[in-house]
Amino acid sequence: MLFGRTTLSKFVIEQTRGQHSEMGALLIDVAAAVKGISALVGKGALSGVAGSAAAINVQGEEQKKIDVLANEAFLRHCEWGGQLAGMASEELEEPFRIPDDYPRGRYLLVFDPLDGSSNSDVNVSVGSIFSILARSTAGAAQKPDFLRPGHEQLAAGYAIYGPATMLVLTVGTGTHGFTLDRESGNFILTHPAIRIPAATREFAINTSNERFWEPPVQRYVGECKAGSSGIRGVDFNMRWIASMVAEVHRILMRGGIFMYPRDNKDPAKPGRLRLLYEANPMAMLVEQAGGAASTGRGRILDVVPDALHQRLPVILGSREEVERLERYHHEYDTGADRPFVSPLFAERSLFRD
Ligand SMILES: O=P(O)(O)OC[C@H]1O[C@](O)(COP(=O)(O)O)[C@@H](O)[C@@H]1O
Repeated sequence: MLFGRTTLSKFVIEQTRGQHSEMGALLIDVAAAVKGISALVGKGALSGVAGSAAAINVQGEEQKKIDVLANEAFLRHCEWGGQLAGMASEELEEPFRIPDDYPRGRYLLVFDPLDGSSNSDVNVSVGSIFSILARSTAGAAQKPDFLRPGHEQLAAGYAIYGPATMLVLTVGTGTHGFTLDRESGNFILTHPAIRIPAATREFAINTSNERFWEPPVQRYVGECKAGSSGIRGVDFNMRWIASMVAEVHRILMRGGIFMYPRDNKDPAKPGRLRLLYEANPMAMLVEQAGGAASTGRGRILDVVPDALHQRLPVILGSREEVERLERYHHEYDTGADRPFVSPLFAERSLFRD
């Protein structure tokens, strides 16, 4: 029986009443965009939009038709309501200007319309990520207006299009999960006040990049892989879905640590993930759930952006493990760590002896 349960609309109206009631209206428009994308993604090959759009986006990546449509869904659902001064999308090189025939407001919407879209071809969970900032004036937003540190975000969230579609949201009062009831079309509050356990034995990283990682990350992952035979003394499990939304969702549900670290593959790109569209919203959601989010050398939410599409290393999840990685970076940077020997290799040499 779903009547009487808290819908997303009721939740945001209650949570944003007063100073930020217009943000509540904007969040309801974001939810409408997300429902449209969910319907499209859920059709799979039947949607007729599989494959490439024959275009390259601002990230130099091949754009899929579904990326283009998801981007359109956000723009069209959110441009008209009068709450926004502008939008910035991972798919667009420059900020989107609210058309002159619509009223403008004081909020900024930043989004990645379809993260991990290459997974949609193989029927693996994908998602949309968004965040909201405010500015003091309500004219058309310019690029510098978006370059605010993540701790100024007023709201952040993601939608995950998996077996169920969920919208996970924070407006600065904890992190809360809503499940789409496909029959009524409502998002229903099913996961109030999500908490990430401080300790975990599950890590997520793309280990095919291991040779490119910095030593503190090699040290940490080496120790996890050595498990009960190494200095951690416990066995760890590993996961890699290659879809950040799905990885963060798993961490919010049961703990864990997710890493996309700096590597030396391409010195021009300090990490793969984008500060504004991916790292900041996820960092706010994770912190609001009691977890931590770091570059390895500082809190993600304190990074002051210098470009719209800036990338950075991302380490987030269970607090104790994120703090351990920060300590390993500090020890490495200050020369205080012992010479690094992978515990895996140490183990093997024991066997040789
Ligand atoms: O190819 P890899 O190293 O597995 O990368 C996976 C990562 O790339 C992403 O898919 C982001 O890529 P896009 O922004 O290009 O969709 C993340 O969701 C995920 O964590």
